[in-house]
Amino acid sequence: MAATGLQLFLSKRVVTATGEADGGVLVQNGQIQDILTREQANTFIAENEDIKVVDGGDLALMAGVVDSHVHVNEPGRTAWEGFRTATSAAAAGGITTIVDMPLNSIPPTTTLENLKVKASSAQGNVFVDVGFWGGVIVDNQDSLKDLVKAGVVGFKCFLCPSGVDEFPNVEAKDLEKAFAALEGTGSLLAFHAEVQEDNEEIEKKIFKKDPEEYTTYLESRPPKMELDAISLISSFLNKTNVRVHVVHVSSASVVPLLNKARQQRVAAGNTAWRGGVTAETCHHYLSISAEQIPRGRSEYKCAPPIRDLDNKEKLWQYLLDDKLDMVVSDHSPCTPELKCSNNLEAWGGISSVQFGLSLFWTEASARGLDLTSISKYMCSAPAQLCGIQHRKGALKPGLDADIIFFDPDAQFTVTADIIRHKNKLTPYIGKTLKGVVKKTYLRGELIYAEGELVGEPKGILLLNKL
Ligand SMILES: NC(=O)NC(NC(N)=O)C(=O)[O-]
Ligand SMILES: [Zn+2]
Ligand SMILES: [Zn+2]
Repeated sequence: MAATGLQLFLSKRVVTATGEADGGVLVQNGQIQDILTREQANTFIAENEDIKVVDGGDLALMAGVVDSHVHVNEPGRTAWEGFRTATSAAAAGGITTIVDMPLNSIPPTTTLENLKVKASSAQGNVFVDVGFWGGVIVDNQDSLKDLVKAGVVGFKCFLCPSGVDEFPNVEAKDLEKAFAALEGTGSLLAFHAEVQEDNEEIEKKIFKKDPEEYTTYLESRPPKMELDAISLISSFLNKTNVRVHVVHVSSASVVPLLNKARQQRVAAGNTAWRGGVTAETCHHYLSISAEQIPRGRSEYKCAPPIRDLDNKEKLWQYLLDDKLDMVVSDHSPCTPELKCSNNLEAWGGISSVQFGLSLFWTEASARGLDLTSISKYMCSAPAQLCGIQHRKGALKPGLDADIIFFDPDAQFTVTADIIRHKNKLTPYIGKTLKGVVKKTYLRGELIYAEGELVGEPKGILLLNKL
């Protein structure tokens, strides 16, 4: 479904890959036809009386955000999150595509049958478009090609326990099989890049420390876990051409290793985007530092953990230097009971999907970034990662007219009553953020305006015919 007829979206600040300009986005049947200057737009209006004009004035006109890391958890753990709630939060946050992670739902997305189960619970219940990750677990290598054919954007695996029994982590021998199955498919393997080698050592370190103190949890997951994981991943790169992606980079120490791996791959002739070695970081690593986390507040708990201020500043620097590719939410909610005050026992995962754009803009604008950069990190790069860049992630002719009007100067405070995801626990309650999403359009149709969702769910599933 898409808006029919001709539409022209006007703004003094149309944000494209080349910068901001006064002009318009011409849309037909839900697709972007052209990007016009103001003069061209005026001429077009004069010559086409029937055109529907939507004038945003001073509001920035941007591509909808693509959040490639969202745990929806339905079916199976629908009390944690569901398709309606997650995608309505997304729409309110200016996100027009989410990509669902393969775990926490039951069943996990590790076989074609399981993908069908997930897709049928999503169908008709999504306010924005939804893509899907498949999962690589122990011994599911024979399912991977079917999942690729069905249209999953790629696969996620864990190198340490995932937190849920039905999604066991893999080891080197499993990775051999998974890479072999994916070779030549064009798909990618994304890693939860933490390896836990010496549990006893860590337990000794945190033994008798206060489990409610955030620092106790932080000590239990040192940067070495991320470094060891990157070494393991790197050891495969000269044996495979499969694209690899590191999700939720927390420790800045891994970024130089990733860059070296990328350079080696490019030198070896890998022509994939970024040499097929990419990495994301998340809003929480760029917005919060460990020093700020109050005792007993496990809504800040995630894995890998939020680290200290010095690490946060380094992540920003790497992002500005184009050494990290994109910024996503890793929205991974649960019910409030699972977020107990014991930081070692609480569920690891932060809820933030609705606020990603404003969280990033709040920090990024203070560091001198413009909306074109925001769009790169939050729209075009995640779309490219997921292989949907021909449909999503930019204001460009031929792409879906997934569009937002954004007021970059307005502010709002996060309160429970505006949160649309199912469980309202988030570290951002009470925080004032810069940048307000005024309107969200999906394929040219208005789906969210000024605090309200508009109409029934109009999202589609980004899958091939199942
Ligand atoms: N089982 C999870 O949802 N895990 C997630 N949890 C986090 N990041 O704390 C993740 O992406 O690893
Ligand atoms: Zn993870
Ligand atoms: Zn995640």
